[in-house]
Amino acid sequence: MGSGQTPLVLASGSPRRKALLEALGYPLKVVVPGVAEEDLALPPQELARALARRKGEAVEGEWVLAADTVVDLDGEVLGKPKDPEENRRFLGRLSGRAHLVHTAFYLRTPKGVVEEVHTAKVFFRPLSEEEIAWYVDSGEGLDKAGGYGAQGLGMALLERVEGDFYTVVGLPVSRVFALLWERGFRP
Ligand SMILES: Cc1cn([C@H]2C[C@H](O)[C@@H](COP(=O)(O)OP(=O)(O)OP(=O)(O)O)O2)c(=O)[nH]c1=O
Repeated sequence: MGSGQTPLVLASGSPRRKALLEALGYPLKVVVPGVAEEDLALPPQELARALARRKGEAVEGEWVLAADTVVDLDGEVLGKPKDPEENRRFLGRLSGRAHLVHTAFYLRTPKGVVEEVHTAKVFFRPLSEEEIAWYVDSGEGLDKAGGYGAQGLGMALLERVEGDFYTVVGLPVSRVFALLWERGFRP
């Protein structure tokens, strides 16, 4: 069918998701969904799924993509830190150990809706107080789930990632690309 000029509507205010999809060459229209994110008491994976769906269902369009990223430390959700002090505490807890990052997406196409949750495991190396202070002072972690960005200065904090790196950054791009491709939406 070919996408022609039809844009992919990105139901997300995340600059990371936008940059990833633009890098692939999709015609994009960003519509930031005004949905509440904090009022669901669900296990981490289900929370990600429910929030991605909420965002996607809040936005009109033929081709719509929404996503949500949740950092899961032993079943506890670490959201976006509300201030530098909370960012410092989050990083102290992530230091020297592994956690999970779940990214759910909701993809609506003319052939129907696909919803998936992808999970990657992130290993932080042991961090000193000074290193944590350096990172928090950068401000980079404040708008990010768990309080860090693996694609930015946060790369200095990680030992390794098991699974898809882009799931950590906020969108399992290769999987989304494959789904769009098979449904005829191509960059
Ligand atoms: C763990 C991690 C998260 N993040 C980001 C991705 C997401 O933007 C954010 C998680 O919050 P989300 O609620 O998933 O997304 P958002 O609030 O940025 O945008 P919207 O709700 O409009 O879709 O954290 C990184 O950029 N790098 C990382 O390594």
